[in-house]
Amino acid sequence: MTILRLAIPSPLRRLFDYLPPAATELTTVELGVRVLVPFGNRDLIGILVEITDETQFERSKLKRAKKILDQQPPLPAHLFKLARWAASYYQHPEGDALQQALPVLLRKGHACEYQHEILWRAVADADPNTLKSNATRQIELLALVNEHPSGISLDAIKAEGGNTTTLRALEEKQLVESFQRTHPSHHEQVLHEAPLTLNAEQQSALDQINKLPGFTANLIEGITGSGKTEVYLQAIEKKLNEGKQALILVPEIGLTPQTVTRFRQRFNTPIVVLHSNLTDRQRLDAWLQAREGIAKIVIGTRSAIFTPLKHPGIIIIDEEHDPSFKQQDGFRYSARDLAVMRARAEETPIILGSATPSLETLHNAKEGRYQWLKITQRAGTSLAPTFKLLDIRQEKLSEGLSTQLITAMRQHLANGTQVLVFLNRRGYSPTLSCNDCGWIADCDRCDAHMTLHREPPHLHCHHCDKQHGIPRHCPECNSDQLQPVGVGTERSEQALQQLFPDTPVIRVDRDSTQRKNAMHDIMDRVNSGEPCILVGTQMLAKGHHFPKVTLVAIINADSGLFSADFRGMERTAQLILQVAGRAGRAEDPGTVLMQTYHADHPILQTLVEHGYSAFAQEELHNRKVAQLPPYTHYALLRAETTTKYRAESFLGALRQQLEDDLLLPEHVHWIGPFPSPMEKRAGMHRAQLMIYAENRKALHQLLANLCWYLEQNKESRKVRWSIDVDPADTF
Ligand SMILES: Nc1ncnc2c1ncn2[C@@H]1O[C@H](COP(=O)(O)OP(=O)(O)OP(=O)(O)O)[C@@H](O)[C@H]1O
Ligand SMILES: [Zn+2]
Repeated sequence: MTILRLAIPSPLRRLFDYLPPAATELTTVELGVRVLVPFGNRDLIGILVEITDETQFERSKLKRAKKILDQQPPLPAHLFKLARWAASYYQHPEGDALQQALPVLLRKGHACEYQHEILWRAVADADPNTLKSNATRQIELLALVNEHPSGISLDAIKAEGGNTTTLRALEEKQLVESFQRTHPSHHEQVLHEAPLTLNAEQQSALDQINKLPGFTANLIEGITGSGKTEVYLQAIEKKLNEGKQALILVPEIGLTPQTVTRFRQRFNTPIVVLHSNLTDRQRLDAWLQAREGIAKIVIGTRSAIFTPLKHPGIIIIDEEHDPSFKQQDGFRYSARDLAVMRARAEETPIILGSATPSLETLHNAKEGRYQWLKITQRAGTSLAPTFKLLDIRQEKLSEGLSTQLITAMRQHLANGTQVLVFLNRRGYSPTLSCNDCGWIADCDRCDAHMTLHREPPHLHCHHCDKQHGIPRHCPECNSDQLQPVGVGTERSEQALQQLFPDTPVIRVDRDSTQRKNAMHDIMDRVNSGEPCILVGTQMLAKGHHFPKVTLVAIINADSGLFSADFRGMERTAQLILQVAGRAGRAEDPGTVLMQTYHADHPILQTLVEHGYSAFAQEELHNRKVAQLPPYTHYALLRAETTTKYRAESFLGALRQQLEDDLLLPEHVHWIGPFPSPMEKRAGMHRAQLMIYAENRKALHQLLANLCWYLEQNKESRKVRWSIDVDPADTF
């Protein structure tokens, strides 16, 4: 008897057996197809992972599947395999992982078929004179259709004021006809505009990438503004000319509209962009266009890693160091790491690009697993910016700004250029405090202060999103001496407006960019070139090209230096250099001023004097000594409960149990359990156990045991637990 083994979206780490739907010809059924099955008291869609004739369940109790939904699996075999592998590697239930690899509408059972667009055109020998002279609408619509000999869509017709009734009338008179839009499989002319002439370093990087056929992993470590994007574009061009497709992953599309624009300007081939504003239908269409080979270029964020390509040609991960490539909840996969596996399976090159590569990637390059391509000079005629540390220990600051900084800003603005002020705190000020008794506005659900916002006025916890009004009197002593403490972007914006009343101040943070196209509008304003001051958070660090910015001011360079997380230093260095990299990208040279209370801090010194590479070498050495990634493999077991200490004692008992049962493979080490750095968040008390090993296999063997234990264990149902393999942070 044949049995279908399915991965079904459920929190359980196991597969489910079903009998095939009645009268199914199983010889034609392929693994990876979607199957509709009864599950509990509802219907669910599972993915077929195995056809077998063995089951550990009583056969008479097996239910029958209702329907096989696909002729062909939505994901090609190698992506299906990759998603399954990722589920097991990241210790995530397979059914859920496989679902996440599919667009939402496919998860809901929609057909996995590309619907060709319907266009309208005039019938070849249509005679407009057959229309009555008073049929103005029909005459106008026919004229419109005539203007589009290669066809016009109904949407476009409606946008021009036409309607379906008039169109149908013309169709009946055999003046217009509809047809399916076809897409050329090959584009003779892939370029819209000529590529730039590469400089020697860019050319050598491109040559290396193109040298070998098949899979190669390439790190382009190119300083900010060195023209990495131009190398990507030319590597893609080669693949397009071979009739192949390109997949480009970027951290956040909304933040960098310029990148997409550059692709559109360069290429004459269909491009789809998978961004978060798409409707489910649009997303599925884009996904299908990629799968059918219609879209030649696919640009997307993390989840686009599972987009199938008919003719895979190249994968590019831009800003590969960006933490957003790692999903932070649920299926905690790293799109960057999966991309390397995918390229290997598809036998294509992959480019990981960054000015500040992650230490993992640098380590891989050092070990010779990746080709290490360096671009050390800025492209064109622009020069790398000069850095200066501003020691503010003895300084009296005005709203966070030192006199030296203000003077420098004045000079740059007077020269007609722009200034960027970086401050990694949104809101008006990080908290509100009572001058009389020292009370501080804390979040009662988190171990954190509430941030004071003025637009609109409220207190906001940035960790659990709790918001409430601003008290007039201190809740402790009833004093009315409540004071904002510290400076956030709103406050900085206000202070800058007062200091520079004749210069526009543009704030860029999560609050000021909520509106659709907000980032676009900001870019337009900045790129008009008028002197202005940009003040904002790390959003300003993301790959923007602001030709007129000559001064970058980092208000608090120290903020990440003393992080509890082992990646804290790496992230700080990346952030500082990425923000700094916005200075002096065109003719005018750039300056970076960093305010610090720790001007003699060795990390800051290294960064400023020797740059990121030198910093990274030192930091890699520190990681090696401390037995931290990338020299060991890490996983984090997190637990949270509503009762204090419960999560910690749960993890402690679990560790004890595993040790007693000798389920601990050799060379796997534990640290903890201990309370998470932010012990209480959103009302939950949190603890964690760090597990690490030099040998990945040993670690994974333990993790598999651990999951099994956790799923059996009754106690574990009373806590919320999760496993994070290769965690992006340890908070
Ligand atoms: N070979 C070249 N000749 C002239 N200009 C170039 C060349 N290559 C790139 N540029 C220009 O240099 C500028 C910076 O390039 P680009 O944005 O590609 O740098 P990047 O390395 O991707 O930067 P970042 O990492 O800071 O985002 C762009 O305006 C680009 O058009
Ligand atoms: Zn909170």
